[in-house]
Amino acid sequence: MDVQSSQQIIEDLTLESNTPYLAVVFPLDGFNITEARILEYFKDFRGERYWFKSKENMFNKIGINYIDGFTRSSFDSNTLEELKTTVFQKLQYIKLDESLTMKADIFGGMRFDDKRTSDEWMDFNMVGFHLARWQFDLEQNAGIFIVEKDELEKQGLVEYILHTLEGIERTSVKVRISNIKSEHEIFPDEWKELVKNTLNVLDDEFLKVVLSRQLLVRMDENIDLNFIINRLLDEAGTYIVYFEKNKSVFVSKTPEKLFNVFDNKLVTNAIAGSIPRMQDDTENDENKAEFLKDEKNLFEHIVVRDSIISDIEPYTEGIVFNDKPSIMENRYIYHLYTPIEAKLNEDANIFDVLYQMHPTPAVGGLPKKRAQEYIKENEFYTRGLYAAPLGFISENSDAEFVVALRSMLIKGSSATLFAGAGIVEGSDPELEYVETMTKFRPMLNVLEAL
Ligand SMILES: C=C(O[C@@H]1C=C(C(=O)O)C=C[C@H]1O)C(=O)O
Repeated sequence: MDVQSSQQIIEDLTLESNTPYLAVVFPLDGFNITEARILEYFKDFRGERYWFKSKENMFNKIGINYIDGFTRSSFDSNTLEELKTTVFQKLQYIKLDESLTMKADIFGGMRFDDKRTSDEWMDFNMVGFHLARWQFDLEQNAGIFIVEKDELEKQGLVEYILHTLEGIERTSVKVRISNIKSEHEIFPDEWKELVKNTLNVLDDEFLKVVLSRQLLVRMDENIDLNFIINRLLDEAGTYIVYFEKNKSVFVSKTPEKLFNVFDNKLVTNAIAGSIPRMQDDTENDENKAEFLKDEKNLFEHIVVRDSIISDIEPYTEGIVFNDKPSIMENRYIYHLYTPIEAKLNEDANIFDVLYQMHPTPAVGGLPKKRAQEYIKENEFYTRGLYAAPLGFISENSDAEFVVALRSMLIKGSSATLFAGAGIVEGSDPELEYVETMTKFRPMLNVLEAL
């Protein structure tokens, strides 16, 4: 980035009077910038930082300082679409390098459901999307700085951005290792009892419900967020969601895409049916072969797949998927997996798609509404952002949302971990309990100093 010519571009710019913000798009070429350094450099914005990394290296986004956006106490697609449009209409763009295509994102999502009985989620809105002042995408190697026009000083603007990037580059990230002091399972026996009772409620109509539980982990002192950020990078092949709001941090290393849209192509997937991954590869190969033939798991998988397909039908054309699932391999667990693709209708509202798809029966159940009610009434806590749809929508209409599994809520020195398992006819409460143990693993691994 050449300072003089970039500054000239700014000087030559005519500021539109109908947009309150200027969004300066800048390249990151030549800067040695990492996620940890950006987050550390902007540590004073604690509570207004997010980091969202694709599992397929499609994007790696960091946002700092929530300056605009919208929150709602209930979900209404049309209103949300209007609010989104209004936010993006506030931006006038200027690119410091013509080749840059990056556009601003809003980041956020909605809670799993509207249960309101617990205040542990108080810091997060029912529905909330944030426009960050600083937006970086380390995959696109570019960033955006959004500044209020009435505070804009054109003269030093490029210098200021450069100075910030150099500051980030020079930042040394100190990590204080925290140690786990105690782990406390919340109502494990009661949960197995609930699974047992649920098996009596399931029938030819009420086919499946996903039941989840919590594990409370206390650390020896306030959890150092740099430590968490560092540990999150440890395992490839999952998404990374790191979402700060006020005094809380929600973290997820989910393998599960809800959907994404790039260039009007919608990609989603069914992920349901699980077996643990063992140490021994020969054993794993045998288990995988069995897994692909296992009727309980196949049944569980196919109902999820078909439900997703009927959810996206109204908004898409030409849905494509394979008849037989393959296996998604994670570090601790295998899942049956079917990728699904379609062309998104031009007039489709992305919030409609989101609302229709969530919760997939992989995290809710079937029929969807009945399962959601059952979860709301019978689980021992409020899911909040666990299993919720979180992601970004870009001004160019690209979007990606995940299902926030393998997740935890951090406050001070404690972390609450979440995990669930699909209960269908024939489920064994003890095995489902063990499955949830396996699903706590990714977050326990993040908390454990190695
Ligand atoms: C509910 C969770 O996982 C979901 C349930 C699965 C299952 O029941 O087999 C598999 C993957 C996820 O869709 C969780 O991780 O907490």
